[in-house]
Amino acid sequence: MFMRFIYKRLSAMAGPRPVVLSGPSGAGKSTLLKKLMKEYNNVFGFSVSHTTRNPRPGEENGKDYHYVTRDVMKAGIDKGEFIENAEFSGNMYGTSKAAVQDVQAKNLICILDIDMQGVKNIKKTDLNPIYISIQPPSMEVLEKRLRDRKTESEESLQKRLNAAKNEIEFSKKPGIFDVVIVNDNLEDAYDQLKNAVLEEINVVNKMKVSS
Ligand SMILES: Nc1nc2c(ncn2[C@@H]2O[C@H](COP(=O)(O)OP(=O)(O)O)[C@@H](O)[C@H]2O)c(=O)[nH]1
Ligand SMILES: Nc1ncnc2c1ncn2[C@@H]1O[C@H](COP(=O)(O)OP(=O)(O)O)[C@@H](O)[C@H]1O
Repeated sequence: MFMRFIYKRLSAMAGPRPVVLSGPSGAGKSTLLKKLMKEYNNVFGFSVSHTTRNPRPGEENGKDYHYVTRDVMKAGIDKGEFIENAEFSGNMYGTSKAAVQDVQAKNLICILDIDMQGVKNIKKTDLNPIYISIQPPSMEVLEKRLRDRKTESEESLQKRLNAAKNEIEFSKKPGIFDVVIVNDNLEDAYDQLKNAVLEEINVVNKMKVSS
């Protein structure tokens, strides 16, 4: 317990702890993290992942993702440029070392939006993030939100719903997530998210005052 306290304080001196958001596709991770980044300007920084999936209308290369081919992604992985990578719904996704370093160099709270394979692999690193699971109120609500989002083909939607069952089960395992948030009412879920990261927001604000 004492060692954990010391470790946490040492990490805080080095900078704020990153935050991992995970949970089924359509649970509301992007919605919540965008809201957080908007309210706390210059406190959070998004870890921009690489993916082989196509950009959706409105998404920007370098901001939402780095959109790359499978060959480029594989070459980067072979060169050891990635902290973790996974195959999700027929596409590759991965967090590059640079994506996290870019945010941490600015002493901002690095937010990672990753699937459960990513969570398992990040647990093997020394990143020491706060693990937050975002869950839908039910499979029915999740399906409706994904359909209403109108970003997926029927095939992609079914793959995501299938993966969601595993993501939901994974969130129930003890000792994986620090906080599990059910995103039913958006404002309630957002309040819970803010509460979960409050300590790190204070770390960033204190660093700003003392620098
Ligand atoms: N392991 C891993 N998963 C990622 C990464 N980037 C995104 N994901 C996950 O990939 C899944 C699909 O993401 P995306 O295609 O943007 O769809 P959406 O979650 O429905 O908006 C989600 O569960 C994301 O959390 C990454 O770098 N690594
Ligand atoms: N609490 C909520 N109530 C109703 N709709 C929501 C809520 N949270 C998110 N949504 C909507 O559900 C869809 C999926 O949310 P999104 O943030 O894209 O999920 P994720 O990033 O986890 O895939 C979006 O169209 C979003 O506007």
